[in-house]
Amino acid sequence: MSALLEADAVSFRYDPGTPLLEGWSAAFHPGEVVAVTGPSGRGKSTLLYLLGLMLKPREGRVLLDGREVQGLSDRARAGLRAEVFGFVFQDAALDATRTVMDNIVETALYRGDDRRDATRRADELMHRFGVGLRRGAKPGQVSGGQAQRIALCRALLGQPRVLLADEPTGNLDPDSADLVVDAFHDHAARGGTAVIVTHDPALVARCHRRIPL
Ligand SMILES: Nc1ncnc2c1ncn2[C@@H]1O[C@H](COP(=O)(O)OP(=O)(O)OP(=O)(O)O)[C@@H](O)[C@H]1O
Repeated sequence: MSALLEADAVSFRYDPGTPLLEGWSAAFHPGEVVAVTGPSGRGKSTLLYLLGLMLKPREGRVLLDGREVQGLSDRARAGLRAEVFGFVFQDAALDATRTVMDNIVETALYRGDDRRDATRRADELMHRFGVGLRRGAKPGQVSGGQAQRIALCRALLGQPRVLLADEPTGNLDPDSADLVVDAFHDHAARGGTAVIVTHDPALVARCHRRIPL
């Protein structure tokens, strides 16, 4: 099966900074839940930014459906990010000035979805992940574990083909973490790919394979 997302001989370092990736290659296929592990500071989050088209490799290529993406304009890359990727960042990256609901539906609305429909689907996702919040709640009023699940709802709402998640179970109790991992597997079963950075052995054990950095 051809890869959905691929890194081909990718090298990267921040400027200034020591090299984080040197000639690094990996392929991610539809139907896979892949764990990326490694010591703190090795560059795991950076790898997600490269795979998610937020950073460009200094050398090498990132390919989506076999097509190189680094030559695309910033606007085209932003369009692809919204269309193809769902991100669950380590710090949830919620906009504190807007309601939780507005945070969740933002990308879907950017893509042109109907607000009422997006809100209904967001409610379903929040219910599924046990995030019961009053209407109008702001990110500053939720716990770290709730913020992580809110970020996951936002990522899933867009039905992305690729889910990129950075320590998505870091603040969660085991039952909530299990629900989140189930969601990654549902996503993969529908033909998506999930790439998950994690230090959590229970999560690694439930992935199809592990890539150590
Ligand atoms: N924007 C940046 N500019 C310069 N250096 C950066 C930047 N972001 C991260 N770094 C550095 O790059 C290295 C890798 O960071 P990264 O967050 O990718 O590692 P990580 O493996 O995800 O770590 P952790 O497991 O602690 O989250 C670190 O030394 C970090 O300080």
